Amino acid sequence: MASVLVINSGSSSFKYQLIDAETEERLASGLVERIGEASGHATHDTADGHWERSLEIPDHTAGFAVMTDAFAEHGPSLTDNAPVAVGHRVVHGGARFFEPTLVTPLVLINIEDLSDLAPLHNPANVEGIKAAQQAFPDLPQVAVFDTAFHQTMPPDAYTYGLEATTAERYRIRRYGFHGTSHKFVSEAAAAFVGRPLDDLKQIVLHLGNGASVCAVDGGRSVDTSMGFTPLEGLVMGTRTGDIDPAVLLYLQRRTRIAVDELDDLLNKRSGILGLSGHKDMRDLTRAADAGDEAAELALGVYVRRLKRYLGAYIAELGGVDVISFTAGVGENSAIVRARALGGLERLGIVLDADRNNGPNHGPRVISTDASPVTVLVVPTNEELEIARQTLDVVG
Ligand SMILES: Nc1ncnc2c1ncn2[C@@H]1O[C@H](COP(=O)(O)OP(=O)(O)O)[C@@H](O)[C@H]1O
Ligand SMILES: CC(=O)OP(=O)(O)O
Ligand SMILES: [Mg+2]
Repeated sequence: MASVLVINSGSSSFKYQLIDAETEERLASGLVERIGEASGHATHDTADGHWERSLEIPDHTAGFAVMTDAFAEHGPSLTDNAPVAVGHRVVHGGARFFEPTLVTPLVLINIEDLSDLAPLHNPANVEGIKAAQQAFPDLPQVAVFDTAFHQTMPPDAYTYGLEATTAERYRIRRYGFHGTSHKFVSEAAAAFVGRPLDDLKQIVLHLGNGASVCAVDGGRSVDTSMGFTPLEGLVMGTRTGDIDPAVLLYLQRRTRIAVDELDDLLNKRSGILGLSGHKDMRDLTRAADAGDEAAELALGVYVRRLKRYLGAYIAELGGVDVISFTAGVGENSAIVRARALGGLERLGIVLDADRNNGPNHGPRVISTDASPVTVLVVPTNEELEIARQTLDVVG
């Protein structure tokens, strides 16, 4: 049987899935994390069981060895289910990559060049590709870009109100991210409600560690909340989202803060973490429930920003048929969903409290039967989408 190996690399971790090329069945999945720390950790899941291992994992190459060891020890066999290609999530494709792309030495250099624009993501994606090339030298490697789905945004959605000559010279524009997820979820939502994708006005809320909203008109992304980098838009686990850029000028003038320090402040020390000390939504809602004021404020800020984008995109689309929640927070946090959509009955959005609090089992409706707008929870599957696009490239 032929399969596709999908890799989603982060700076100190990577997730993988082995997917059957024909049935799309997930044959195995795993997580290799705390790469470069004193003690690393790996998990491996198959139909037969779940395995965990703690050991030092100095770099991504070593991480790949841990993964291939897990396949050798616990299966499924990479010989019987030989991968025909490795598909990689690459976050920033800039203005160079609009489609899934076979990795050549030049493509890899171009992805590396884009690291400035996605410092949390692209360097890790490059590490993952290099490690995969070493581990599987005979297999084609395919890059699938988070930015690709948003290439359909019209110029008035991707252009900033920045002096045009400067914007052009430095190619400063909005790109948008999480496109693989927004594409997968908007297609899955249309299939689930049984209506043609072409006819639907949709809003997808991808709420994970990074979070973004996408307005999808007839299956095409027409606007999204992340911009030049994955920092714009929603308040996230550790990122500010939208902020008056004059704050950066002010801090720079007042404190002479170094650029890297500023980058760290905005990307890694802000968001709900910076407001409350909790970057995980489970911890934040627990603390807010227990009466922690900073946690309650952080939750309020997080939810209000969501609501602001929902309103904006309903206006941009001229109405909405389907709203879908996805990713770690979107799929699991009933409280975030209830607060984000609370009070929107006049916009035709009526949540059903029991459904919203019900158990997860694939795509499901959480609005009332009478609600003019259908609200869904749709589990994302970026890996499956990456596998499909990888197969398209390798034939
Ligand atoms: N049961 C849950 N309730 C609320 N939030 C959850 C739950 N499970 C996971 N999360 C949130 O999901 C986040 C991770 O989402 P995920 O989509 O896996 O992110 P990423 O792919 O960006 O790492 C966690 O930080 C956590 O806040
Ligand atoms: C683009 C982005 O923010 O990705 P993630 O949510 O995986 O951090
Ligand atoms: Mg994610």
